[in-house]
Order: sequence, then C-alpha cells, then structure tokens
Amino acid sequence: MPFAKGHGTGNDFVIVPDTEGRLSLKPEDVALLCDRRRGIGGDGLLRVVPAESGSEAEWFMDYHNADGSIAEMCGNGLRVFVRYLLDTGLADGDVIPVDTRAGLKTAVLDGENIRVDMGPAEFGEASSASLDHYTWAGQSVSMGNPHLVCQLSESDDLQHLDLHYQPVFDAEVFPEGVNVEFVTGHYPHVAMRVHERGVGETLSCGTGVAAVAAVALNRHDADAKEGHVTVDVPGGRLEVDITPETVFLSGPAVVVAEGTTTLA
Ligand SMILES: N[C@@H](CCC[C@H](N)C(=O)O)C(=O)O
Repeated sequence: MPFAKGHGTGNDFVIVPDTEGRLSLKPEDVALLCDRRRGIGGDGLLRVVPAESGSEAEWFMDYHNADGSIAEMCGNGLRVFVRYLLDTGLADGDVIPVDTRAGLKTAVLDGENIRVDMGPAEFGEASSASLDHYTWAGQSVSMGNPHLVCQLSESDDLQHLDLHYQPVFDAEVFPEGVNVEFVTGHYPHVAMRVHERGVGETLSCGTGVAAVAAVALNRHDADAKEGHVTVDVPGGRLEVDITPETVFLSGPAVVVAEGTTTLA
C-alpha cells in the first residue's frame, strides 16, 4: 500500500492515497499505521478518496485519529491534505475545494502557506476541565469537531501542564469527547497547548487554534465580529483571520516522505 507522511506545525499525518475508494481501513489498521514504534507514526491518518458525485470537490478527506476513531474535521490535516494533492498533481490551481465530514471546505495557496476556510466558530456552553487537582473554566466551541478552550491565569505556567493525561471534562456536555486547549496571553497574540481527543498531546491542532482565536477575540471584545489572531503552538505559529462569516487558518504544511507499507 502506498503512503506519504506530512505535517503542519508538527501535527503529523500518515497519508493514504485511495484514489479509487477501494480500501477499507479498520480502526486497528489505522492505529498500527499511526503507531510511532510499530508503524509509520502520526497523530492521525488522511485517506484520499474521491468525493461523492455532485460535490463541488473532487476529493474527500477521510480523517482518522491515531487511536482509529473518526473525527468530523481536522484543520492541519486539511492543510496537509491539500499540500499532498498539489504535490502529486491530484489537484491544481490556487483554490482547492475538499469535502470533509464537517462539509465542504476551501483551501487557497497563500505564498508558502496553505490557508483554509474553516467555517464559523460556534460557541456553546461554559464548562470546565481539570488536570492534576486544578480546574479551569472553559468555553466550548465547535469547529465541526468539539473543543473546550481554557484560559490560564497570569500565574499559571503553560509549559508545566502535564498533558500526558486526558484532562477531566464534563461528559454530559461532551458525550463524544472533546479536544481541550489551554491558553495563555491575550488577543491578538496567544499561546496554547492541546490535548486532542483520540490522540493525546499534539504539537498543534488547527481546529483548536481556530477555536482559541475565536475565544481570544470574544474575550477582548464581545461585540467584535472580525480580527486577526496569532497563535503559537509547541510546533510553530499559525495565523487566524476571523470575519463575520467564517474563520480562516493559515500556516505551513509539508509532505516529507513517500513509500510503501505492508501494514494494511
Ligand atoms: N489535529 C486536528 C484535529 C483532529 C481531530 C481531533 N483529534 C478530534 O477528535 O476532534 C486539527 O488540526 O484540527
């Protein structure tokens, strides 16, 4: 089976081209391919499959978390997916539509970066997350997938959080699990770390960055409908533009290897 490997700000993915839509990957196949010791290694897997007929997009991003579970959306995954389509000639031009479980998304080339229209950030109820005997208030945000954005206080040290553990969250608010972001700083420049559902701590999370940026703007000015936020993640920096209609995420995305595997 052919594969490629890519990442966006250190959020890394195994890419599996399945251009005729014939492969069926079981959750255990995905977990093995994403295993960093026994497999290729990645925070998730992107299967490249044809979009349904009638779609504006030619390709569907079949995204899986490293544990084999499925998620609705992946912002960095989408940027890497588009980079792969362009590198391999599966897509061309400056504007590339892609189908996802969270609907049609559009990516554009932005110099060296890939910029994606993530759709609007939808705020839900206030909730909280606990870790190591501390509890932080959080804002739930949907970017197609669920997020809980927790602002740390000035005295909290982002670097010292132990994200080897899943933060405790309210399962009544998040019955399908949640990605939890911890944030320091204020609009227009914040830093975050994330514990991703189905993965663990990752170096970056595009949907999480978009959620964090929307919360930062809202905390700055609850009436503001647009703004630009710079978000630092352990794997680099992403830029977010918020408009009244949508959220744009921009940053680097690269394919670093190609090969074949007999794992699945
Ligand atoms: N890394 C991703 C998010 C991947 C999905 C997430 N783990 C979930 O289960 O919702 C991103 O870049 O957005």
